[in-house]
Amino acid sequence: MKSYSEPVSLPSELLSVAEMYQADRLAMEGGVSGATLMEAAGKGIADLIIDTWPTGRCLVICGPGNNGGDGYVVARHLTEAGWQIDLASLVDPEVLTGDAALMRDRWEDDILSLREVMLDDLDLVVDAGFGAGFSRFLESDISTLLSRVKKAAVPVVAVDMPSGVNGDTGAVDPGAIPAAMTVTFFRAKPGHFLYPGRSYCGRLQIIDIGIDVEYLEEIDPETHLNGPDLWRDDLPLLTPEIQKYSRGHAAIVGGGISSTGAARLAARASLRAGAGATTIVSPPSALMIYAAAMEAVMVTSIGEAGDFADWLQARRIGTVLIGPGNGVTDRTREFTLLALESAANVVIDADALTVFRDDPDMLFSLIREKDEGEVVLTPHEAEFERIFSLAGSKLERARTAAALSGAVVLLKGADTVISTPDGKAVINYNAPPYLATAGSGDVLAGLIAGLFSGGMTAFSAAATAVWIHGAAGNMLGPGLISEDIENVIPEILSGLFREL
Ligand SMILES: NC(=O)C1=CN([C@@H]2O[C@H](COP(=O)(O)OP(=O)(O)OC[C@H]3O[C@@H](n4cnc5c(N)ncnc54)[C@H](O)[C@@H]3O)[C@@H](O)[C@H]2O)[C@H](O)CC1
Ligand SMILES: [K+]
Repeated sequence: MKSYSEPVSLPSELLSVAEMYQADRLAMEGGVSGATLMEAAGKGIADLIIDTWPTGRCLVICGPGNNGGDGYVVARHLTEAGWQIDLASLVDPEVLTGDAALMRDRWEDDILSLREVMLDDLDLVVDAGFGAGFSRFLESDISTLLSRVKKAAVPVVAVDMPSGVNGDTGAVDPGAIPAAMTVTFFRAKPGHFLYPGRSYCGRLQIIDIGIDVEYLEEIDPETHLNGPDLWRDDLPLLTPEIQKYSRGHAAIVGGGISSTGAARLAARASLRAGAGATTIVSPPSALMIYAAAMEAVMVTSIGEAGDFADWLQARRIGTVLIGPGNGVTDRTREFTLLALESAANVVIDADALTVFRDDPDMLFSLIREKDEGEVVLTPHEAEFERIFSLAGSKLERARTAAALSGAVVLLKGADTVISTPDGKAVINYNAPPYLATAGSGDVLAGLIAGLFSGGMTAFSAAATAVWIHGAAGNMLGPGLISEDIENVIPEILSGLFREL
């Protein structure tokens, strides 16, 4: 079965284009010349190609900047290894400057213009058109060449980024074509993991070109790839003295009689994830349904908002999850406001987000003013749009939303992004499409509540929950329904604890 997770050995730091240029600069200040880096980049790609494909005929497409410079190096090393190379330049080669011009001069064979390119009998294409420096749009003659390559169905190896994919945002020019393999340098970039860019990269390879890892300390990257290395040490560890209430008591606000499933899924996930106790707060009319359906999960009936506030305090509730199946109602709104005024951590999902569509600022000011406890917002794209309506990449929008609201924002999708208000962000990459099913978001919200309740920070709880959710999706595969997810959580947690 196809797994949607990537090799765990990928380094977690993701560098923005600006941070990558900084790494470049630091390496050069440290005495490694630009030409040495470019030589290592091109040689590394050629070696990967030689390891992956049998010797054959390859077209190398070179652009106007240093990405093109890398292409000249790849072409030279493949020629030395016995490949037959056609090299085409997107621009008059005379316009190249710096290291790229140097590598062009070291290329002793012909340089074709776009019009001269023949695509018959090719075994491979190397796309060294544009990388980190891509901006604006692909001009029509370049798009035409790329579409001919796509039609010829020859595998493409992209240098750094497929031409037309933005390294910071994952935005894709309509003329871009998917690569079989993308080879990037030192560390991956957000655009390799944000859709649609991610689906253009094929297999991502990161190669060492001689930039010292110690520069990462100075760069202090703001974005990481989600994975256990980021939060394994924060997992709630059980000690012999522990008892259920010291593992935290989570409250899941339940919906009315016709929509009780969401809170039930969330409550089970909360217990599985490590809340010592979990109670569903039911409207009086639905109490019998919840009571009949739940075993370890407790149920309480609360009608009035004021009683909810008293109960949160009396039962020393550490974490409240509100929203799943709750309905866009006054009750949902009032209960959310009271949860925010309490000392508890709050996970705000689904209807509890939508209920603030007309006055999101009121929600945000309560979050920012909250004395005790942290807040996680877990919108999908449509819910996000209702309360934030921001432009930009998924990463930028999640960051801005977190800064604006004062909450940890988890913007869901195949490339879920989680950001703290001060801009620390992770991109998740292990979620398979099987998770796009009814109730899956309710389970995710419950997982966050359980981990939060067990003592993790908002950011760690959110990142851990998304990763566990993805791992469960991969384990279960096709046919997954949301009810299945809780059953594989113990196995996933055991794996994580074993690594501690
Ligand atoms: N960072 C490193 O450690 C190393 C990076 N290498 C390679 O260098 C590129 C980045 O090079 P740069 O010259 O900055 O950018 P590009 O080559 O991607 O493109 C810049 C070039 O293209 C022009 N341009 C941009 N967009 C367009 C467009 N839409 N249409 C036409 N022209 C466009 C722009 O004006 C410039 O002239 C990185 O990706 C790596 O591949 C190293 O060699 C190794 C070290
Ligand atoms: K490229």
